Amino acid sequence: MGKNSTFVRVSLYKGMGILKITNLTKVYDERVVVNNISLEVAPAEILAIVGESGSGKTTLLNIIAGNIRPDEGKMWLDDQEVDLFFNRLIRELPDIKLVPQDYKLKPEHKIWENIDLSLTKYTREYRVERVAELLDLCGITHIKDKKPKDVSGGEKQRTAIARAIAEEPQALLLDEPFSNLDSINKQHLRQNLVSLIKHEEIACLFVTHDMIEALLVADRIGVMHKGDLLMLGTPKEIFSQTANPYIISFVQAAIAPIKEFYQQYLDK
Ligand SMILES: Nc1ncnc2c1ncn2[C@@H]1O[C@H](COP(=O)(O)OP(=O)(O)OP(=O)(O)O)[C@@H](O)[C@H]1O
Repeated sequence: MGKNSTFVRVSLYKGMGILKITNLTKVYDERVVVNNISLEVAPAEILAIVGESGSGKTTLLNIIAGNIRPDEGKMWLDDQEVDLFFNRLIRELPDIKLVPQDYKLKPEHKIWENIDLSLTKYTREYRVERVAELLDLCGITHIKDKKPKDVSGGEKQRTAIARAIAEEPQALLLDEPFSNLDSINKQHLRQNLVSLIKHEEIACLFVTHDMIEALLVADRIGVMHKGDLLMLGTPKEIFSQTANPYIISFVQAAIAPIKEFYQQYLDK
């Protein structure tokens, strides 16, 4: 597609892109905030990590993104070991992209420029073509000439996602992707995001404190508590398990408002 020859990749997604981490551990001030975590995310799979505030979700995501140095652990993409931060001089990994909670868009640049900026190492022709493709894929062509301050939260987030997937990463990491959005925007974004991940066959790991959100979007859910990954399973497995009291209480707390709401009608 006119990509600079150094960066041409063939059949990028098909059958590739398994992200695997083993025994990731991070200690701050003698406190273990990420404790020996191992997991895998397959292409086109959405894995949600849920947990209350301070459970270690963002730290885990930032270790995988290469922003935080772990004390222990290994990571692989397609059976190829990826150097974690402590082995690398360059932080960012082209195949694993993080969309941070605050999106970190450049306010002085237009929406299309924010995406284009992540493609500076490619040919001009390829950049024009790829930016147009991404704007279309993420449904933001109509706002391409606006600045971030003039678009909605959902549009900002779609821009951040377009920028993150511009270089065709194999894995996408999302930090609280639906926070700061109203419920209509949330629903649109959920649908868009799920179809994008499935269509592009990206391995997606996202963290949230909201169990219902995880349930609506994820193929599998991992529950974190005080640095530990307590359980990893399908939403059905998580919701039906009876062995772990913490998970039961976390699930109960999440569904309590909905139950309460319906109880009003049942009581009538
Ligand atoms: N740089 C740091 N130095 C010391 N402690 C830290 C540092 N970063 C995070 N922590 C601590 O590690 C723990 C896990 O933090 P983390 O941000 O990963 O949790 P979280 O589950 O993402 O929380 P939230 O949902 O509130 O973002 C917290 O107790 C936090 O205070």
